[in-house]
Order: sequence, then C-alpha cells, then structure tokens
Amino acid sequence: MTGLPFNPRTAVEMRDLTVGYGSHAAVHHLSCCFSAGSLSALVGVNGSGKSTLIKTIAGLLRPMSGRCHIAPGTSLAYLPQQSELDRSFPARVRDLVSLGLWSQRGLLGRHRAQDRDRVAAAISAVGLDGFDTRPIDSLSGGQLQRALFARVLVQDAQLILLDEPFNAVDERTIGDLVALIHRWQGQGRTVIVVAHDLDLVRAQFPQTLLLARRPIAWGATLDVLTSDNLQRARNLHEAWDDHAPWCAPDEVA
Ligand SMILES: Nc1ncnc2c1ncn2[C@@H]1O[C@H](COP(=O)(O)OP(=O)(O)OP(=O)(O)O)[C@@H](O)[C@H]1O
Repeated sequence: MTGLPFNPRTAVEMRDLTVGYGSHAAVHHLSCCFSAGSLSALVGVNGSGKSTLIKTIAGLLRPMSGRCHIAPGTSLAYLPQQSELDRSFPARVRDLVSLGLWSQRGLLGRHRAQDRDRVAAAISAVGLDGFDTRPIDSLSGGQLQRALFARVLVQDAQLILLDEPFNAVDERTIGDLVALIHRWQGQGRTVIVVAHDLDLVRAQFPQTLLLARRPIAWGATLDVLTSDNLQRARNLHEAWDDHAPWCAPDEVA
C-alpha cells in the first residue's frame, strides 16, 4: 500500500502502521484515514494503544514500520492526558494558555496586545473568567482541563488531538468541552479524541476507530460500536502477549 498518492481531502492517513516502544509493538498493522474536517473518537480498553497512536499522529513516536502521513503544512495541537502534565510548574492560567501562541510567536517572543486579547478571549470562552492569574496547581481537574482547552483554542490548529479530555471532569464541564469540540469541527478542523465513555461517543462523535492493539473496526460510530466488535476487542486484548515477537502482516486476521 505504501507509495499510493495521498488524497488531499485526507488529514491523516495510516498505512500498515506498526508503532511501539523499544522492540515491543503497541499498535499493529493499522490502515485507516481521517478526512479533513472530520470528528472522530478513538476507543479501546486500557492499554489498547490509543495514546500510542495519538502520539504517533502528533509526531512524538516514530513508526516501526508502515506510515503515518499528515497532510503537508497541517498545523497541529496535541493535548496529552492530564496525568502526563507537571502541575507543579509555577505558571498561572494565562501563562499556560499563552503557550498556545508559541508556534506563532516563538517561546521567547513578545506578545502583542492582540495576543493578550486572544488569550483573555480564550480563557473567557472556556468559562474561566477571573482565573487569569490563578496558579495552575490550585485548579481543580475540570478547571485545568478548561484551561488546556483554552490553550488549544489559542493554537488555532487545523488538526486537534485530544487524549482523554473527559477524564475526571463533571457532566457540565464535559458538555462545555464537547461544545467546543463541535465548534472546532464546524470551523473545518479535524478533531480526534481518545474517549472511554461509549455513550458519549455514540451521542457526539460521528466516526470511531476501535483499537485492541490492532484495528477492530473503523467507520460510522454506530456501525463500529456493536456488541460483536466490542466483544472481539475485549477477547483480542485479553489474549494479547506483550512479549510476543513482532507479528508479520499476514498473521493478522
Ligand atoms: N513509554 C512506554 N514505554 C513502554 N511501553 C509503553 C509506554 N507507553 C505505553 N506503553 C505500552 O504500550 C501499550 C499501549 O499503551 P497505551 O498507553 O497506548 O494504551 P491506551 O489505550 O492509551 O491505554 P489507557 O486507556 O490506559 O490510557 C501498553 O502495553 C503500555 O504498557
């Protein structure tokens, strides 16, 4: 499959992608693509390879084999899981949100008045009015997630990757974050979100990729999240041997 031309309406395309850590593959033989302007969920049980795949799309992990192709010139915003963030870093909410400007201004670049306005508008848009100077280590989990979404807003990226943004946040915050995600998609951005709540995924995400170290199903959410596919994903995951050698493509059913 490698060598085929990249479709310009495609934002991200994986072709027989295998990726992992050291010599251990965490995601095997994945071929799928995300259209420009699509909204997709990435689901699977713990350890099924979701974060690994998101990090690969973000360019933080290199494929062991196959390809992960991003449309040339695509700007990208990646929000890791909260557990990967260092909350003890001495920063205020507006410092955290201003980091979203670095690709446009450089890390040490001076912020203009319009940048400060953009940061203030983003903080307001996520419902954190009055929190500008709050240290980030004093925020609740939901408030921190709102601040991180404000940073993504400021980044103004065409491709947005969110790893478990709804983890440990309340219903109201989830509703507000989902509204922002729909707004991004409405603006023509491509959004890929790792999520665990399958009811939320069914209600809010048109497309889904179900992973169990290898792709189980990909496409319209209601066609993917069938009880058969979910059972197949659980079975495959339970049978997975982390120490097995790298499997060749034709060993996958
Ligand atoms: N930095 C790492 N070094 C070695 N192995 C890793 C590393 N990160 C993840 N793994 C392994 O890769 C596999 C897939 O992990 P990954 O974090 O991608 O799964 P996940 O679906 O995102 O899980 P969760 O839902 O728990 O966040 C797991 O077996 C995990 O232990």
